[in-house]
Amino acid sequence: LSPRPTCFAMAATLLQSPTFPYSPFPIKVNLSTPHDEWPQNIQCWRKKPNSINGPYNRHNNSNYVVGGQNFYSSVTEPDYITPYDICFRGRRNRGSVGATLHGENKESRIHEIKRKPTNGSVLRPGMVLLKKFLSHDEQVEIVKVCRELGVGLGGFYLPLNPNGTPMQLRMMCLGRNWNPVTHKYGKMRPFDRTIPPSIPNNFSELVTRAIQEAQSLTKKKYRACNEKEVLPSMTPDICIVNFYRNSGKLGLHQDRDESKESLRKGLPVVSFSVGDSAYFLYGDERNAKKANSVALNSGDVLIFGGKSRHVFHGVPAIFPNSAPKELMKDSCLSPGRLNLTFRQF
Ligand SMILES: O=C(O)CCC(=O)C(=O)O
Ligand SMILES: [Fe+2]
Repeated sequence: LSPRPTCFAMAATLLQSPTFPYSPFPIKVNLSTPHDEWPQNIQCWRKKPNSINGPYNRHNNSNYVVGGQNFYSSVTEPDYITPYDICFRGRRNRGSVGATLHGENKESRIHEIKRKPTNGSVLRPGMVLLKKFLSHDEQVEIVKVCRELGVGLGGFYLPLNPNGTPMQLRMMCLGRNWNPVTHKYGKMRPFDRTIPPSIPNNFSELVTRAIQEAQSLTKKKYRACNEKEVLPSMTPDICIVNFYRNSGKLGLHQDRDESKESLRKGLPVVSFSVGDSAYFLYGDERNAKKANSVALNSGDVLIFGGKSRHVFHGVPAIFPNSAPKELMKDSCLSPGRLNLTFRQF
């Protein structure tokens, strides 16, 4: 008799032991199981058990077919959930601002930075673009913090679209997990059961300041308006951090998975761009030909709330090598673009 089945059985036992978090074997998931209770090693699942192909087909031989539509097959892919470092060759950024977020100057660092007047414009009611709102040091700090959180538990991973194909970016959630397959928020990331890190206080302070700036521009533009009605304030409890490499992109979509109340009030999404520039589309329809476009450069902050809260938006392309050289040097950010969108659930 061949010894292989015994070895395989032993390996299977070992690999499925609690100390080995990601089983390389496919797992059956009954769709009636609530999503949060799925086994921790579920990384992705797809509808057609017979035709597993594409980038998730590492364990082709062990994929299975279970009759009927009730079961999806899953494929575990450690590569897609191993920590992803957004910094160049894994080097920590040597940020000119010095120490890490943990320490005495945690709260004060961003206040110490002298602000230049912001060059901003109201793109449409409720939608404001603040050019170069984030200073060099703030951007370095943002990269540093995102890098540290991104390589830790709940850090960057490769998310999937609802059809099972990988998105063209890496994602990390802060505050709450956003599930790109179900389009729902949850406390925990289902595939590895990690709880997203909290939003750092100094990020929230920047968001508050950006909203105030956008409201004052709104007031200047529409004199007779109540600027807080056109663009309400919000306190972020969610941040979705995306890292796009040069080939990264994001299709036209609406951000409408926050609470009904948040959406009804038009509480804004506040988006920070750091690194390479992006081509950003926005408009009233999911139609790139009819959309307006604007370049988002490193340090820009875009805010859309009020009547623009449901605007369709997307990133069709990144401009390679467009990040400020000084930022690349001081932050060691890998080529690509870091985007943070803050929301209130
Ligand atoms: O990268 C961007 O500028 C947009 C990101 C975005 O729309 C999102 O995360 O929902
Ligand atoms: Fe979005």
